[in-house]
Amino acid sequence: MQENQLYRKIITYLNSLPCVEDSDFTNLFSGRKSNEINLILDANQKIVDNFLSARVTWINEKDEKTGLKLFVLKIRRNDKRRILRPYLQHVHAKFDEIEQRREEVRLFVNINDELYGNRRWISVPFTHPATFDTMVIEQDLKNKIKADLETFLKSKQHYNRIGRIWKRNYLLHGPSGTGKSTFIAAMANFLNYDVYNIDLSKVSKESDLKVLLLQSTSKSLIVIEDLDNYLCNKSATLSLSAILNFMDGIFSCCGDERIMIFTMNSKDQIDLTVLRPGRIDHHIHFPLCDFNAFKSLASSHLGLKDHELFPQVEENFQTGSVLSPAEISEIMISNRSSPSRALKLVISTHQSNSKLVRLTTSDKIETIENSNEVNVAPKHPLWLNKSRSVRPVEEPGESGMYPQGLIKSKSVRPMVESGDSGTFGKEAVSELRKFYGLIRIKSSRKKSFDLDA
Ligand SMILES: Nc1ncnc2c1ncn2[C@@H]1O[C@H](COP(=O)(O)OP(=O)(O)OP(=O)(O)O)[C@@H](O)[C@H]1O
Ligand SMILES: [Mg+2]
Repeated sequence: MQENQLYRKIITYLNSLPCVEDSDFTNLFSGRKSNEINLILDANQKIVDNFLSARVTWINEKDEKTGLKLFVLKIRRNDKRRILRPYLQHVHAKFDEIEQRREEVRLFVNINDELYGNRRWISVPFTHPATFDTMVIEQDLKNKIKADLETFLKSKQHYNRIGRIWKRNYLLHGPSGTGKSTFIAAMANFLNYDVYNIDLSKVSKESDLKVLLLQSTSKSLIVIEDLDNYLCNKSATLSLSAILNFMDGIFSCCGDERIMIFTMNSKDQIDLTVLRPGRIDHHIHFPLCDFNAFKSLASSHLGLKDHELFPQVEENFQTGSVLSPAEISEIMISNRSSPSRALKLVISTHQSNSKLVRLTTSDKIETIENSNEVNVAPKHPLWLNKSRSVRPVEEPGESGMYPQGLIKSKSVRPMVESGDSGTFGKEAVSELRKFYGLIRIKSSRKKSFDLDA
């Protein structure tokens, strides 16, 4: 089930040798930098290496029927005893050196494949430019996370001594658009680790999940995004115990370090066994944007350290955070040619979102132009988290609560479209309309609204 790690080491080693250019066929791939070209040995090619004055030949074979790839190593009988073991040690050492220098990070995703069913990874170069420096999170928190990672990486012996698997599990939780996925990219770039992103909807059996984990390599981040969504989905195929076993990492390969990252929009509804210490070692909360985060975004996106509109923005933020960094950064990117316009849009979007939040958190509608009084939908804890996701897909059940499957809604759309002049965008009005539609459904006293008015 598992890739032979020696195979990977040998192919990496051989591809690094200058003599790869002497083989009859090699594949040419562009590297990470635009002018970089990598030579990768083709199938059925011979390559000759020299070690301690002996000639060593490798043949890269592929079995046509099974698709299995293998290497044949030829060493003269007289040299074999003398060089075989030292030579393989040399390959190991060179591989480690290459890995240390490796700049390329790869992103693996699991796919459904005819040959291997649901247990196959494919990979592409991972070129996400996020770093801890480009992320807007508190400096203290950044430093703590970096220190935590560095300590963990140096702790192999400690984990061995206390009889624990050398792994660390992080939970990133917070509303949509607050930077959880971007943080994973920043972490991969910081550690120079590959990312294995598991799409649980493509995994139908626990055994497939185990195989996927076994096939991943060490020095990688194993990621499951939106775990809350999966766990609360009644049609999910994997059981809770399958997920717990996976999180415990018992089926990991090779005894090397493992870092797993899970993301959730909210952990309110999650079984405590999922979150217990050891299963999740580090909880990191990603909040909506406050004024400090706004200033960092204004500085990185608009080059603004200060502006006459900052006090007004600050005043807005004092009423609470209602915009995600994603929303603010979208506004800033679309309006980077006019910082004043960008700030005005941040202010107007903030105000319109604040109204929506007030609607969702109040039993009575207090504002919105006219003062019609109506009952709003019953409060749901997740509803508050998703206050900007005004789009339930199903009707609430008998109890008046929303079924768990509703938890995830990714409708964080900036309310202003690019190039918009700055007043309340069309999209905001349509969001409000949808929202009102929902209130009407829930309202026991049906009253009519004229939203446009
Ligand atoms: N804290 C942040 N710092 C810098 N950029 C951010 C931050 N949060 C969000 N962004 C920007 O917003 C966009 C969306 O962020 P991201 O996809 O990481 O959010 P998320 O929390 O994973 O959302 P979801 O829960 O919907 O998956 C990205 O382009 C990212 O650059
Ligand atoms: Mg995400």
